[in-house]
Formats: sequence, C-alpha cells, structure tokens
Amino acid sequence: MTLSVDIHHKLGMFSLDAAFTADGGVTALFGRSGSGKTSIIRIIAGLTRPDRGRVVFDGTVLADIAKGILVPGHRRRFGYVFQDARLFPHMTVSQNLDYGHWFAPKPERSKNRDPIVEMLDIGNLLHRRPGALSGGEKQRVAIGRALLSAPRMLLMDEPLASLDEARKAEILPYLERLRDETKIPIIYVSHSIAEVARLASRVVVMRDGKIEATGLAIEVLSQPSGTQTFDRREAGVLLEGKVESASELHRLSVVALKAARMSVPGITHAIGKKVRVHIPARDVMLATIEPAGLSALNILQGHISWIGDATDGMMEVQIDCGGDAILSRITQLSCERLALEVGKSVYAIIKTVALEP
Ligand SMILES: Nc1ncnc2c1ncn2[C@@H]1O[C@H](COP(=O)(O)OP(=O)(O)OP(=O)(O)O)[C@@H](O)[C@H]1O
Repeated sequence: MTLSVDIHHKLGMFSLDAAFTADGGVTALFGRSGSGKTSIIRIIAGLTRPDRGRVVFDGTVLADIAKGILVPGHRRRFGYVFQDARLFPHMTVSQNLDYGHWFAPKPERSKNRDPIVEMLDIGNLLHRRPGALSGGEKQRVAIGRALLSAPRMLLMDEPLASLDEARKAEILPYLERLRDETKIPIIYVSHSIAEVARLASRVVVMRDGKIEATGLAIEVLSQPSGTQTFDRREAGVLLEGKVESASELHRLSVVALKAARMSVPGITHAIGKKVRVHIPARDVMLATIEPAGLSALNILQGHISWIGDATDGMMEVQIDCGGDAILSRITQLSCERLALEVGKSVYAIIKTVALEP
C-alpha cells in the first residue's frame, strides 16, 4: 500500500502545504494543536476538497484538482475514527456495528464479524447503548464499526485524546492488536509522543501547515529537540533492541540494544523478539562519576556527543553509549556544575524506560 499526498489548501488565514507518502503499518501525523493534522486527514478522507494537488492511493487517483478528479469520500473505502466516538446513541452496540458492516462491499459483508468483536473485546457490550459505555469502550466500538466497513485504510484522528490516562492505557493494547493482526494501513493523528512512539512505524511531523520532518519513527523521534519541533519537555529517544531474558519473579525483561543492556518493566514479549524502548529525556540524569546505592536499574556509561543550547534554564545533552544515543534533559546549572562538554565521559541514570511493542 502506498498513499501519496501532495496538496495545497487555504483555510482562512491558515495555509496548508503538505507532501508526503505513507506505506503499510502506522504512519503518525504528529504536531501541535493547529498545525493542520485534521485538515490533512479530512482531505485524505474526501471530506475536504483541496484547492490544489493530488491524493493517490495504491495507484488510484483519489484527487487531482488540475484534472478535475475528486473521488467522493464514501467511494474511497477508508474507515474514519474520530476523537469522540460518534456512535448512534439510539442504537445498540450491535446495531452500530451493523451500520459499519452495511458499508462493506457485498463480498466482504458476508465475512464474520466475530473476529473483530473478539479482537476489540466488545462481545459483552453488544446489547448496550452508547450512553451506558465508558469512553474507552465507546472508542473500541467506534473502531469496530470502522473495521466492519472493510476499509482499505483507517484514518484515526486523535482517537485517545478525549480519554483519561487510565482509559488510554486500557485501549492502547487494542490499537496494537489492530496494527499487528489486521495489517490495515493506519494514518494516526496525534500530538502525544508517547502514543506515536508506541504505535507508529513512520512519522510525519507538521508545523504551521507545513511538513517539518518525515521518516522512520525511531529516527524522527530520537532527534534532539534542538533540531526538531517537539515540545522540549517531550524530547526523548526510541531505540531498537531484542528481548534477551525475562524474570518472572521481578516482572522485568532485559533488552539488548546495540551495545547496552536495559532492564525494562514487564515480561510481555517472547525472548528474541525485536522491541523498541522509549526513554524520555526528562527521566535521564547524568553523573560524572559512577553512582552507587541508587534504585535506578539502568545506569549506562557513555560519552557526550552533543549539547544543545539552553532554553529557559534547561538543556539537552546527547550521550553515545556504544552506538545507542540517549538524550538527557537537565538544567543549565547542572550542566555548568558538572562542567559537561562534548567528549566527556558520563553515566546516564535512566529513571523510566517503557517497552514499546
Ligand atoms: N474552516 C476553517 N476556516 C478557517 N480556518 C480553519 C478552518 N478549519 C481549520 N482552520 C484553521 O486551520 C488550522 C489547522 O487546523 P487543524 O484542525 O487542521 O489543526 P490540527 O493540527 O488538527 O489541530 P488540533 O490538534 O487542535 O485538532 C488552525 O489554525 C485552524 O484554526
């Protein structure tokens, strides 16, 4: 699957100029509020006609304004999941799902809906109405409804944004199953680095209606914020490794990175499985001598490879730990006190590491 978008569109004072391609897996459209993410997804969905440009899906031209081509939204066969579930309140969950099914082309409609109901774990909700569901349950039903229309691609516009942290944590594993089991390509709009780090294979970073960066998630998300537009407080790195061992007793997995090894909470992955670990820069402290007597499990030795400029008294320091680059966000004062400079040997004390499937 390849989606290629090259469009220009004006919305009042706002000007959208975006060109990117997405292939299989999850492509995150990432950027601050007002950067133009929803406008792009509406153009892909066929809900907005761009002023100029083209949208092509797998060789089929969906929009080519110069040639007067504009395939209407309902013919594009894309599933759409919004921030709020937008279920029909007067219908039961089962009837909401039937509605999605009705949009599937006839040969696909005969397919059993049970696997989707099971994957999203909504079998026990089928007779309820949306008013009697939690926010997370509603979103699962909305995803089910979109999937039952047998979409060629799923467009998800901040599907977790209206949920609290607990509901987000509850629904993320379902999104992972969706990604891994259905293989339907997904365009996923989000302004949360944590969500993007967990779900996306590719990232398109937007700012003020323009594309600022695009590439593999592990590359784009690991760039220091001095060279990127991420909210500095959200800076961090995403590293690839393999599960080397797991301790049932301590509920910890050891992940081998390029050179370093890391203990990560959770034992949900098989030994040998390729995984990603996300390390927020704000959770990495630095020491110039080897620390002892700390509760932190991960203390890595390395050399400073980059130091960013100070902003509001905070700075980012990149540490090369044998080929694994880790980012630390510390105060300018600490940087001065420790006399940090490029090339200096340091220990990175990592407070939290999350395992991303
Ligand atoms: N119909 C419209 N008329 C004028 N301006 C609009 C219209 N729709 C959107 N905009 C403006 O276009 C810009 C991009 O909006 P858009 O919703 O695409 O951003 P976003 O990145 O999805 O933001 P958010 O994360 O807050 O949803 C915003 O500045 C918005 O105010």
